[in-house]
Parts: sequence; structure tokens; C-alpha cells
Amino acid sequence: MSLAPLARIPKAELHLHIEGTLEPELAFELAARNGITLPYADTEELRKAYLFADLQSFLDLYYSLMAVLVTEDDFEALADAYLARAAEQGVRHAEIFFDPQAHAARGVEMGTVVEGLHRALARSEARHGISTKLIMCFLRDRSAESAMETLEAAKPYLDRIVGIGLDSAEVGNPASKFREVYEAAGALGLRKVAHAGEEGDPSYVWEALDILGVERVDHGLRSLEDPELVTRLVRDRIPLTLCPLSNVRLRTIDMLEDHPLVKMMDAGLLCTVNSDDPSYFGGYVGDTFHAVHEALGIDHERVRELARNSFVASFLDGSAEDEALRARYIAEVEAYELDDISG
Ligand code: HPA
Ligand SMILES: [Zn+2]
Repeated sequence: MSLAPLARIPKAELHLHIEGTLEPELAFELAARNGITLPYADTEELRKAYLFADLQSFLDLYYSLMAVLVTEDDFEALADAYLARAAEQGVRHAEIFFDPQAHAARGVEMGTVVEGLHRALARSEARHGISTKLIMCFLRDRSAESAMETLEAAKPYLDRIVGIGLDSAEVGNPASKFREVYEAAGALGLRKVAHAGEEGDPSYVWEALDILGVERVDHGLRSLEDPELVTRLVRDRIPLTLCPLSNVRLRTIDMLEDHPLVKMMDAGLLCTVNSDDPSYFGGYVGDTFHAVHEALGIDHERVRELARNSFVASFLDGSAEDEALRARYIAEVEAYELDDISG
């Protein structure tokens, strides 16, 4: 089924784990190529395992399926498949997370991951019409020392990496553990984001802001629970990269209709809508725009605001060239015809 025009409004995707775009078909193809036997008979059986009770139950499957990603070619194929899908969904710019520690743990080195992804990203503008940036995430359920070693391993590739993030199991792994590595990354000129307030309470968002000095908060779903935090996020224009379909699949909220997106926008927060791990959570970012339009009754002007916000919140501000690209994308958003569209 082709996507409705509303869902294809030009947009940036700012919260997207490339490993979370691994579709079952590609997983089986790569498994065959690498001589790996998956513990599922076929793609149908694998899809049946996509029923999650919480973040951890998802992460268990997400990490185990990564076993099929071994060579540069595999990472290139993964990114290429995502970019092709994203182009159909109206994505014009993508800031893509990857999890090097999850690959290093299997003996796959930083260079294999970065070079493989980079091959696909380098031709993305020409092939898919999508500009890209790469963000390296640390796993917050691993040690601070391991994060520092990962930053060290990334040093030869910093021309390919715009920033750092923090993901994996949140509760019990506060941001404060990673103060030093964020300081070191900042000194190297890397931009800073972190997952915070996904399952964790607002204190996790405060730590990301005050201890790590992040410029953007990934999720921040529970921010409304703390009015002072809202005041701070609004004052400093800190963008939130919300992922509504992820929140439903990981049972942080019961139903999409309960999502606080509209209340957050009403409170003046700079909200963006993203897909997180689209292969696992039932939709890519255009599908997500469509779903929030339907479930939350978000009108056309709010859809346009979300699309505009995605570029405002992007890291397309590091050079005159990037600024010009951003201005062009925002002009595309403003010119995009929504009024004749029913949805
Ligand atoms: O949704 C997520 N949350 C935290 N870590 C993750 N790593 C991949 N996806 C996620
Ligand atoms: Zn995420």
C-alpha cells in the first residue's frame, strides 16, 4: 500500500537506530551469507517474536539478531535498505544512530561498521535524495570505561561521525555514569544527545541536560511529569525526539491515543516525531506521522510544524553548506500541499 501524501511531507529523521531497521527478510539473507543459523524457522516465525513487554525484552531480541551483521557489505546493505524505505516516506535528512559496542562484543570492529555504513551514506544524496549524519551511541548498561574505549576506537573515523548518543537499558543506568566520556567527546568537537525519560523518570532528563550537556533529548516522553523540567526545555529550546510507535510497542503507554505529543506541543516543547526501530515497532517515520494524525487528530498545521521542527532540531547547522540545505528543506515543508489531503 502506498503511503498517503500527508505521511510523505518532507522531514528529517533524528531518532533512528540503524540496527533497528533490520527487516526479517534481510536478516535471513545476511544469516545465509554469513553461515549463521537463526533460532527461527522463517521470517514469519521471527515476526511473531516481535511482541515486547518492555524495553529490555525488545533489546534482547535486537541484540541477538545483530549476529547477522558481520562484514562491511552487511552494514552497507542495511543502511541502503533503510535509506530506500526512508525516501518513500518523505525523509530528506537522516541522523542515524549506531551501536558499536554491540558489534565489538561479537568481534566486529569499529572500522567495519563505520566504513560499511559510510559507503551507503556517501551516495545517499545522489541515490535516495537524503542527506545524512552518523551518531555513535554508547550502551548505558555497559561501563564508563567501555564507553571511553569506544570513543578511543572511533578516533580514526571522526570525520564520519557528527556526535554521540546514549542508549540501551535506561532505568538504573543514569547519565551521570558517562560524564567523563561526554566531556571528552565534547572536547573532540562531537555533538551530544542521549536517550532520557523513555522508561526513566524526569530525573534522567535532568541528568542528561545538566551532567552530559546534551543539545537534544531522545524521547523525553515523561517530561510533562515535571513542570520545572518543561520550563527548562522550553526556555533552552531543547528538542525532543519522540517515537510514538516505539512507546506503544514497548508498553510505555497503552495506546497511541494516550500519547502526550499534543500536550507536549501545547506546552511549547520543540517536539519531533521519529521511528526509533522501525522494523520492530510497526512503522517507518512517514507511517508514524500518519498514525499520530489519525490517533491524535493532529491537524495539518501541526503536521507541518512537526516536519519543520525536524529540520530545526537537526544538526544541519555546522556549516554554511548545511545551513543552506536546512533552509531549502524548510522551504519544501512550507510549500508542501496539505490542504487538499484528507489524510
Ligand atoms: O528504543 C530504544 N531505547 C533504548 N535503547 C535502544 N536501542 C535501540 N533502540 C532503543
Ligand atoms: Zn532510541
